[in-house]
Amino acid sequence: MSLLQTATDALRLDGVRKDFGDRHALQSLSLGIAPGEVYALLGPNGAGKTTTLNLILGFLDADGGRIEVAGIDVARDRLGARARIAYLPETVMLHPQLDAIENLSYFALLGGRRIDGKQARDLLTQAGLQAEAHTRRAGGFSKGMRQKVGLAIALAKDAQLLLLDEPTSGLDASAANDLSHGVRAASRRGVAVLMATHDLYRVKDVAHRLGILSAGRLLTERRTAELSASQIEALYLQELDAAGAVAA
Ligand SMILES: Nc1ncnc2c1ncn2[C@@H]1O[C@H](COP(=O)(O)OP(=O)(O)OP(=O)(O)O)[C@@H](O)[C@H]1O
Repeated sequence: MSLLQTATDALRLDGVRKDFGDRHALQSLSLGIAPGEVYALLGPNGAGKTTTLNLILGFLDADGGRIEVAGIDVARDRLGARARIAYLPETVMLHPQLDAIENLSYFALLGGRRIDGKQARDLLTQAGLQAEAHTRRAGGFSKGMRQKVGLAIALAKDAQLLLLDEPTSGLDASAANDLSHGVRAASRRGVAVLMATHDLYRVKDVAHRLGILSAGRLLTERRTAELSASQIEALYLQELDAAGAVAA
């Protein structure tokens, strides 16, 4: 282990395999994410990004390899691992009759945490939701507003690992920018973030590192500080081309 590595990564995958029948969805995937690090997992449709998230969450069982969340082996203690994870799905479902604060308080309570009005407002603000929307019914919310409440719900859990599945898909530039701020705020609090995304443009802004996945294999990993946004796009296209995959 290098001196720069932390003793316990927030997430570690070692040689993880997953097959669906004779389709190899993941082939020996290994990666690690340190506390406070934001990692963007890029890849075309069918690359294995959602499968990776489902394995980490314990919704699927791996056919080989090992997954650890904050040092907990997911295969041995699925619920213990899941308790340390906050998950923001691509589509956030909220109670349409409840306002943003009530939704947040309700879902936080379901997750075992009671939060008061001030904490709810602070979390919603951190997640980028404007104050005037805090007391509006969620039934009228745009996708971007629902994503922000979803991020606040995830932050309320005080987890060590935040998983995001296509967090900016279908969001306009301003909503995507707000969400990126929320993710960076979580990272500054020491939360590790794994973000599956097609949004190459955001990666430079949000992530410290990126990995390019294609047909269940990690083709390359890079630090985003070493690359410009256009170099990230060029790298992505070049790696997929070399692997014989189609960019999406
Ligand atoms: N439940 C399943 N049964 C059979 N095959 C599956 C199942 N889930 C995923 N796959 C296959 O596994 C591979 C990886 O799919 P996955 O959904 O993880 O990709 P992805 O990178 O998330 O794609 P997208 O960007 O389209 O969401 C694909 O070939 C997919 O068809």
